[in-house]
Parts: sequence; structure tokens; C-alpha cells
Amino acid sequence: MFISKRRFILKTCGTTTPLLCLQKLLLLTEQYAGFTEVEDLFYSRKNYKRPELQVTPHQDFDQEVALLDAVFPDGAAYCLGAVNRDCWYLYTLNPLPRRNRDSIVGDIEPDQTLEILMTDLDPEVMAIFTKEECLNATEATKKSGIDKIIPNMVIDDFLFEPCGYSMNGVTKNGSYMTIHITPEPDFSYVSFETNIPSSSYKEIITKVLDTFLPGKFTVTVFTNQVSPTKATAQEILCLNQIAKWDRRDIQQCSFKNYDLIYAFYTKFPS
Ligand SMILES: C[S@@+](CC[C@H](N)C(=O)[O-])C[C@H]1O[C@@H](n2cnc3c(N)ncnc32)[C@H](O)[C@@H]1O
Repeated sequence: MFISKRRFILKTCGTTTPLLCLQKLLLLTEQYAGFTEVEDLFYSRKNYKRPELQVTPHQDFDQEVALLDAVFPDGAAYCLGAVNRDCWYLYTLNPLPRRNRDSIVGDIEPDQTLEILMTDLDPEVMAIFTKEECLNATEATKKSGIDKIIPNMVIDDFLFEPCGYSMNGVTKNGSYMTIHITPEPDFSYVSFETNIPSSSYKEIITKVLDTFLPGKFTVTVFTNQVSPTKATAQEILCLNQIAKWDRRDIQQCSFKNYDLIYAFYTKFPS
């Protein structure tokens, strides 16, 4: 969980039920920060490999949307990618006329988020994130090269017993990076997320792919109108191929304050 002045980011895994704590979070936000209105919201996840193992309301996106709709009258639900294959679900807020982007453009701060969700990962890389191969998280962070993806981060990392790895990193100016690794060969999964400002995300995306060697991955980038990363969508549109990965899907959306690009790549041949 990352908490900043006007936002919090909650990342969960397994059969956690993040939407069930929504009402309590809203109450706490009012109690501790005095905020009574949600300005923006992004609830997103990849399609599950075994949705039936989840707990209600997370067994299907419609249930999640119903719960969110009950709280947010301006909510809008999307699915990017192929609904019958790899895809990515998003619930966000739709504009009210009074909150139109033109009326607030003077107030907004630069903001961007890059997320890469990887599956079918290289077994040798995944073995690093086990207690068999590494004594502790610091060793796994160094051995895998995670510390070199975005240098100069203050890192808080954890190596689970017998396997599994999580890290949160922050820079001096408040940017973050967060990586969570499930190394089990039958359902290997790595998520990577950062909000580091950059005129191009190509180098970070390439470093992440070289570090984890996924069989397939989704990449999503949110940018607002004043973000230095704004040109990334154009860059990803041109990336039909990244090293040994071919692009299979690409979609773009424009929301109230943010533009979004989604792309899905697989290693060839597949
Ligand atoms: C990286 S963790 C999920 C991280 C989660 N977002 C967090 O920070 O708590 C998932 C991996 O850790 C392993 N694991 C081992 N013990 C765990 C525990 N107590 N809770 C969650 N995952 C655990 C799982 O088998 C899986 O490979």
C-alpha cells in the first residue's frame, strides 16, 4: 500500500477481497484526511486463470462492477484485450459535466502509471525467488537485477517461505516501483508497476522483460495531459515487436483526466 497526500494505492494478491474494504477505507479517509469525495478511481486486474477459486465478489468482473456501481454513481467498466483470452479489466469514474477536463486542466499535476503483468515466466529466473536459491530478499533483488531496473530506489523487499517475492521501492522525489512475484511453474506471474516520470518507457519495459523473461505480458500506461510520458502511447503504437515478443492486441482509451494505452505481447513462436 502506498499513501500520499491525495491518493492511496492498494495492491493485493491471492484470494484477498479488496473491494469488501471499500466502505471502511472511505470512512477512514474522511476520518483521518477529511476527504469526503473520491476524485478519481482505478480498479483494475488481469483476467484470472482460475476465477472459481476467488471469493465473492471477485469470481467475475460483473460482480465486482455491481459492487462498485453501488458506491460510485459515475462509474464505468471496461475490458481491454480479447475477452475470451488474455484481457485486462478496468473500472474507473466517468466525467460529470462540472468536472470536465477543460475546466481543471490548470490545477492538475503530472501523473503517469506503467504496469506490466507477466505470465509463463522463465523457470530459471523464477527459481531466484525461492528460499532454495536465495537466503533472503536482498540476495534475490540483486541476483535478479531488480535493483537495476530503476536505480537509486529505497527498497523494502520480502522473500516468502518457501517461495514468492514482493518489493516496494520509492525515490527521493516520491516516485514508486512495486513488484510481486509468484514463481510456481504451473501459475508463474509477475506484476510490475511504477509512476516514475520519463519521456519514454521503452527502456524500462525492455529492462523488465530482460529481467523476468515472460512468455506473455500486458502493458498498460496511463498518462494525464501534463505528464512528460504523454508520448508513450505513440511509442507503443509503433512497437509491433519488442525484442522476441510480438504484439497481439493494442487498444487506446481517453478518460476524464487520463489517456490509456493497453497492449498484449507473446513470445514467438507461440
Ligand atoms: C509475492 S506473494 C504476493 C504478494 C502480495 N501482493 C503481498 O505483498 O503480500 C505471492 C507468492 O508468494 C507465495 N507466498 C508464500 N507465503 C505467502 C503468504 N503468506 N502470503 C502470500 N503469498 C505467499 C505464494 O505462493 C506466491 O508464490
